[in-house]
Amino acid sequence: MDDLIEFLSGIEIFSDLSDDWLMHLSQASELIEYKASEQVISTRDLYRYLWIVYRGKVDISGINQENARLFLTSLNAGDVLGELSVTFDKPVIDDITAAEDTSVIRLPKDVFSHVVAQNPSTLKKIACMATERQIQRGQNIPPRAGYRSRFTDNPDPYDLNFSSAKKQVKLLIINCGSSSLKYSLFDTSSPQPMFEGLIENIGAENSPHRLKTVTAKIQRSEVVKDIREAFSSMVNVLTGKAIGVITDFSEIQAVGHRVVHGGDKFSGSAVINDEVKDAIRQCVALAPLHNPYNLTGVEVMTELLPSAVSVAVFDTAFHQSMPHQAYTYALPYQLAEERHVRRYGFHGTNHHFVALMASVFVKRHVGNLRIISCHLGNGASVCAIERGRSIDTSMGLTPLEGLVMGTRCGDIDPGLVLYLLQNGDSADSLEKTLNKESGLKGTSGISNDMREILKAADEGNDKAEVALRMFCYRVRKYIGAYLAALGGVDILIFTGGIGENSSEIRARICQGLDSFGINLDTESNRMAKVQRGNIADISTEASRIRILVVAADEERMIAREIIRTVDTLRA
Ligand SMILES: Nc1ncnc2c1ncn2[C@@H]1O[C@H](COP(=O)(O)OP(=O)(O)O)[C@@H](O)[C@H]1O
Ligand SMILES: CC(=O)OP(=O)(O)O
Ligand SMILES: [Mg+2]
Repeated sequence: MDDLIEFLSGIEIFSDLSDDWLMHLSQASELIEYKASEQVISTRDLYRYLWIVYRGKVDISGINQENARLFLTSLNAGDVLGELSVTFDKPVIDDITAAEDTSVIRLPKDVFSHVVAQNPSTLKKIACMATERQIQRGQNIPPRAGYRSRFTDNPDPYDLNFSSAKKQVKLLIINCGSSSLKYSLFDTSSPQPMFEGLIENIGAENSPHRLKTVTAKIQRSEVVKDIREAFSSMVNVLTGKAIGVITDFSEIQAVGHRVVHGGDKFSGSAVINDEVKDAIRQCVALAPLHNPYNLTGVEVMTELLPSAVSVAVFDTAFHQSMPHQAYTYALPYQLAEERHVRRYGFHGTNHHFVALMASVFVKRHVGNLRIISCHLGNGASVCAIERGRSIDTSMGLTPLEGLVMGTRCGDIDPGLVLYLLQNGDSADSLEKTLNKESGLKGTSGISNDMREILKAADEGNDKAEVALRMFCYRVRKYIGAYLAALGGVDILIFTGGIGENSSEIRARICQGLDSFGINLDTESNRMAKVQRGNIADISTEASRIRILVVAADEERMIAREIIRTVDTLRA
């Protein structure tokens, strides 16, 4: 506290304040940590806080008339941000991003306004500072090329190949589901995993265990009684003589967990401790199909590798940048606030990953791009990404909203839920109907597997054809909505099992979108085959919007997140 008071007293605009006022400011201050390249304030942020750089450095950038991002200046410890917006109730006009690992003090508007109202000299100092900044801003044009060259000169600008890892380390990535365990082992000397495994149908009579090393692909038939046995089986194969790649399990220094729901507590990844575990537990009701099992994975791994550091990477974190109008449901304000009812969004780790991959592919900084990402797997969602940040997404409070999915219904009239509840259905049975018996499976009466639906439709099955049309029409509607939300788009991405593998679905979705600048190249679409790490461009040369197929790779993104989150692993 004393340190903070001393720090604040050294800030020019506060230099006339008495010790009591400084104490008042320090008590209301919140210290927030940002990793390099994380956004501190976006142009969309409203005038709610004053920010002061405490440690590190931030870059300020703006958008010029040609819609390109321009680096304007950097601010260092002691510099103040957002002073005009908080004083005059105007939105922030520049984007502010951490240039390195940075701590920023955040001061609520009401506290700041009170101090200014009682201390007129502070207002005068703000006006002087703002004038100086405007002069400097004028002198800075044409802008320095820093923003651009830092991107183009770097072969791994987003760390997707683990370039920032300090030393060679082994990282285990865990995605623990209700009846499946998916795991990957990485060594940071290579972006490709050393080992990948998937155990399915845990608890059934037979649980297939698929294994993949750099040179071999094997499927074993196992009897796996419960999730603990699944973890034992994983340890055995990883360290076993047959195809094992490590001699001792303790060679693994860090573990990354996919956690589906992080509520509104996490806008980035987090080193797991008791507090983080509690937060994951609190979100169980919001993601009953995912969070309880993610938590079991965390607990079993802590027992198996007590000395390894573990990191939670949340599906929801990437979407925390959505503005109010996108994440708020039009419900009574108090209810929404007290019950944390809002749009959270999911699949964020992969939406973020494919946006970064696409940016490297087109050789343009993600900060200059507007992207629509369609993640079409068993669960499916669309995301509008403006200059690297999610501004809207189709999944909501839970992963049930939005697209038609394998077994989930997606968007429906909330009145329909009330109607069924008031006419005989229980909440439990309805949960099962909407989550497990709807979507492609429910409407076709055939399967949740898109391959089977396509085959049946091809053979003339009407219900399968209707299911297909509904699926594609819903995706197309969201693309249209996000074209409007973004005010124009540079890249449309298809990812996930369906998005990557089905040229027919991609063609059906893009049908009729030519006038919006989405021109699919029939031949490239048909021939597109992507594997992790590569990308197919399936648009015609004339297409205003590049249409890309990008293989999903949540595991690699989680490994990257571990390195960025754990200080001791980063150079
Ligand atoms: N060649 C293909 N054509 C159409 N759909 C496919 C193809 N290969 C996989 N899929 C579909 O991908 C979906 C699974 O996607 P995936 O992203 O692996 O799922 P999950 O959400 O479980 O990770 C299934 O519906 C499957 O039918
Ligand atoms: C959140 C979600 O729907 O995840 P998945 O696609 O893995 O089911
Ligand atoms: Mg998936």
